[in-house]
Amino acid sequence: MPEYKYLSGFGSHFSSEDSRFPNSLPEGQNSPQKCPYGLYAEQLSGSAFTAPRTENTRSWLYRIRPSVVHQPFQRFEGAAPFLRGTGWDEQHPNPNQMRWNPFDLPADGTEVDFVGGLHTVCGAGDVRSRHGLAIHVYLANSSMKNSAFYNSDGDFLIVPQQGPLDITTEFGRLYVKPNEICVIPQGIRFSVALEGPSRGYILEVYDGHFRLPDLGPIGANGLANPRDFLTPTAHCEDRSVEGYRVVSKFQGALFVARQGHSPFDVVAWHGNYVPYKYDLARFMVINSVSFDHCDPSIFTVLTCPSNRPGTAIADFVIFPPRWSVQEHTFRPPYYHRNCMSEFMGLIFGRYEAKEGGFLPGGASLHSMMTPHGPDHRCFEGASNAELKPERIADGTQAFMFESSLSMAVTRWGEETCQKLDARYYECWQALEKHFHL
Ligand SMILES: O=C(O)Cc1cc(O)ccc1O
Ligand SMILES: [Fe+2]
Repeated sequence: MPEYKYLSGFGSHFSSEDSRFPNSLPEGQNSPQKCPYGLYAEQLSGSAFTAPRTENTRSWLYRIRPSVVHQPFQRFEGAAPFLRGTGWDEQHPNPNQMRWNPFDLPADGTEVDFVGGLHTVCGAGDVRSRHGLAIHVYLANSSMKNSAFYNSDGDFLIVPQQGPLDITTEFGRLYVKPNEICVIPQGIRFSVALEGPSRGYILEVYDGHFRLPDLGPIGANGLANPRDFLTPTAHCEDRSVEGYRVVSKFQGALFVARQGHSPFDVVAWHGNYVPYKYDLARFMVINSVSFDHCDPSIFTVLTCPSNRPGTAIADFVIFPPRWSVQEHTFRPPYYHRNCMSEFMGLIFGRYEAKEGGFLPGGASLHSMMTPHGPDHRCFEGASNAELKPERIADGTQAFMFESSLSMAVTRWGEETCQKLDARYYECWQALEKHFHL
């Protein structure tokens, strides 16, 4: 495992210099007439220049060449045939409970990298008006070679499920293992190296950036603590490469621009617009210690808010290992119908509300107002269990992308992947009438 150095904190104003180039970060100003070491200064904006201070994000990169030194962008058709970003009308709307068996990794003998392996499962909204989200899975088996990717349309929250991701970014390097997540904000270039067949989930948001949820009466500490978020440190590669490919997802389509050098030529940087990773094992769980089942918002790691108070474009929620102690309570999730859409995935283990059928590397989607809840076996078991303090979900990490938008499923998600479990509805059919006088 590579020993990369990180900076700790969330939303902080960081500074970093590649240690091989001391004093490469200009002191006291952003745009000196000549930068140290003959570097170019480049600003990367993550918000409108005039956004309020609490939301204003930007970073300054000091690099060997400015990013503009590239050949024109050309369409990169066929590079990721199952990636979608706009126009969600491929399929007829379908309100059914959906569950997918684990998505297939690329077949032996085919080489698929992180970008080629992007498959869109569902989404809503529009990349041009910068409102909406998309949920992808990546199914890949080879490293990106002399190519970098950036997303012009929004931020990626990446949840590896199988295989670590060794990610080189303009800000430095991140090694992200299953049970860790990372966020690569809009526009930041990155390249993903793999150690073998790799699978994971991606939540893409078009509206704005992820932030930590407010804590309200919890107080100043708890849930995902800011210091556990890790941002890379500057690491520069001065590499000439004939035909290096910079791939952009722009308005939902892929483009490629060739250039003669690696884009990871940043010697120093400072700012608060950065990629970061987070270890889900660090999540401090808050829950009921008396009775009843709390809403899953208590497990929110990160949220991308909408303009409506308390209503997210998307929340990233986890169901981490914890103690369950509630008295005279049906402890698993309640039956419910939600005005939000719930996409779930499983990193490892098994989810408490579903005894079978929901497997690591698979997924489920319970759309707006579609009823769902514990399956028959879970209901009968939990209704009759002795309510002693119990560890739940040890060795498990399920998660949910919950959105206030109503998502459409892509053709790949509903048909081509052939993973949709047509018998999912059966898990509730045996729920009996227990009504008695
Ligand atoms: O549907 C699900 O399994 C997710 C979920 C979990 C929970 O504890 C409460 C509500 C909810 O939607
Ligand atoms: Fe739910």
